Amino acid sequence: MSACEFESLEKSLESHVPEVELSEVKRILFGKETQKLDLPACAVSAAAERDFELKGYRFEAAQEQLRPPRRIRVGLIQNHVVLPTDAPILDQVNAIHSRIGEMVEVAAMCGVNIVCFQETWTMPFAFCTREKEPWTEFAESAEEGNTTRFCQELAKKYNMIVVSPILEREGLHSTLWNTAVVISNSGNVLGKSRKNHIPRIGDFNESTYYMEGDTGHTVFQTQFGNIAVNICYGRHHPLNWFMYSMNGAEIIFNPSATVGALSEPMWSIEARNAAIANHCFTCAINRVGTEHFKSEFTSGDGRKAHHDFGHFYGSSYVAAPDGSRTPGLSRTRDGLLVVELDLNLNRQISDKWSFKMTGRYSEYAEELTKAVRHDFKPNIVKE
Ligand SMILES: NC(=O)NCCC(=O)O
Repeated sequence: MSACEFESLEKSLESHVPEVELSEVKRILFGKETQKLDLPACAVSAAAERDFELKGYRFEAAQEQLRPPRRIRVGLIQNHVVLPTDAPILDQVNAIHSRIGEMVEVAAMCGVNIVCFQETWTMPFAFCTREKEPWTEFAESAEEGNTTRFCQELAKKYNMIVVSPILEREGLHSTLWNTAVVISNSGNVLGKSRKNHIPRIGDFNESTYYMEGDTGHTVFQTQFGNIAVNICYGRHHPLNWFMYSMNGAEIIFNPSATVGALSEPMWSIEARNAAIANHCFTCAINRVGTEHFKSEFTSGDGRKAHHDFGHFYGSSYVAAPDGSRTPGLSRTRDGLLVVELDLNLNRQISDKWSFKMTGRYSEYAEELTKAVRHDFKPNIVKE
């Protein structure tokens, strides 16, 4: 069976692990079981008609005496590109807009408050090609671009916060960035968060296109909690998650584009570990499918030139601060994952494990300050 035919780890476990052992296997692998969320029949039938997977789960928190629950719903969307990568640019963008529009409509039926799309969701992940044209033509203004206007309409219509990761073209000098635009449920652009770690691995030749982001570790205060966006490659950097959390993020979204051969064994660990380590929720979103490019490109590893990146394996999921996680979406299909979370769980787990209290931050800061200097002498004892 090829990587793009394997549907999901959870399905495989359910088919092959004996019934009496399954719940224990799942508890050890995935943490406390997340309850299924009842989704409205209209949403279930719309998703089936529109041919995408719809899953819903709920993370519980304890009832507190002094604070009411802070329950909100997030929606994670993963999707294939709709048209071939050599179709006219505007047709490609419009086709993806209309696909996402119909998925967001279902998210609204499910009561989603914050929706997040995959990394550079309006385009194929063409950075493997190293060609500037036509791919840079997908770049748009974060404030004024068509995609932002489209998302503003969605946000207003559905009273939903939209996290829209795009290829951004900025200002007088046409600087390109990989940027998540955060649109408030009022329809206003609340701000943007730029990808701050750029991969230089395999076919991920993104440094050819845009620079390391300059927006720091911004957190957006919204009606539905404090949110932050750690774009794709940032998830390999524990301090990146940490800094968003230090700035008060209660939910950190990780819109991504990554392929099976490269990162799949790390996928289920990294965002989940970040949720545990930082007492927050994390939402990992990956695109899905195999994208073919007209021109061949090489990977610089001796392999023959080829026309695709390999399989983007989807598997989007949400992780909670208690170490539990939802099952992932499919590895092969478009999907919407709706997850209800009670933000009170963050402080409850913080009170239990207290990592923010036990962390020796001033000590790390002092040692790090030394470690980044050219005259740094590592603290190693030798015989
Ligand atoms: N989009 C992106 O940064 N991908 C890099 C590969 C990975 O982080 O798995």
